[in-house]
Amino acid sequence: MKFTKMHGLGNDFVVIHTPFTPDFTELAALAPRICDRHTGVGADGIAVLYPSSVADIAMRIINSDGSIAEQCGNAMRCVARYVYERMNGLRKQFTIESKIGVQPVWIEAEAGVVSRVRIDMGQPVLTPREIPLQLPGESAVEQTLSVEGRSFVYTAVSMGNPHMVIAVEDATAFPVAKWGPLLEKHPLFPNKTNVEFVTYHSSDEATMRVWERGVGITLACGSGACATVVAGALAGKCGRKVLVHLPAGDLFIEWCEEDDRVYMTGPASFVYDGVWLG
Ligand SMILES: N[C@@H](CCC[C@H](N)C(=O)O)C(=O)O
Repeated sequence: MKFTKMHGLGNDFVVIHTPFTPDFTELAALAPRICDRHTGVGADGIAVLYPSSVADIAMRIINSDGSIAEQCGNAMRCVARYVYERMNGLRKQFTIESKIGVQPVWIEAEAGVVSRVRIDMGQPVLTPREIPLQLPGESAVEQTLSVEGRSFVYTAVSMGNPHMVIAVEDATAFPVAKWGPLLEKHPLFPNKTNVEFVTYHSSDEATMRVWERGVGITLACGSGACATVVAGALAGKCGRKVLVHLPAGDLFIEWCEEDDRVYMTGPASFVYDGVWLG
């Protein structure tokens, strides 16, 4: 099976392009093996590309543990670059169907050389029952929760997939590996959750580290960066246009006031093409 290894700010994927709708159960079983960093290709997930009847192409993301996620911003940018360079004759604007709907994408490129990719990540969902989060009410902004004797103040946001955003004093020093897995599986989130630890520096700058549902620590999370800005803006910790610093680079996130949609702009990189023999 042919594949392409790609990454968005170090959040890496095995990109598989099939000419038919794939068997997701089969791919879910393959994910832990192909994503294994010792005995497989090594990646945070599989991004599978296949024909769509409502957009230029369809994409699904499968986490390294085999769970199927609703959304993945970094994979979306990678797939957009793949389509631009290898499939659509360098058309700079097109659409990708994901589990959350049809997402418009824009390629920023000069003479065919891509610098950044911009994705319409859709409208954030704040209602707990839709996130899903087991709390009553219309939103969950700056709620308190206790885990093993430590209390956290979080804001819950869905970008199609669930996020718990926690403001901390220094995200770069925060023990993500200790608290991430406990919060990911907290019973308040029946479908589990991605967890972002964020330091808001000013109205337009933040630093974020993430524990991803179904993966663990990753170097970046596009939907998590979007949730970070939505949560920060709701809590009055940042504005609506924010440069989010991640361990391997930056994402520019804009939560647009006019259409309530979140736009994410950042890089996407090819690593190599390969053939899976497993
Ligand atoms: N890395 C992603 C999100 C991937 C899915 C996530 N682990 C989940 O289960 O929701 C991104 O860039 O958005």
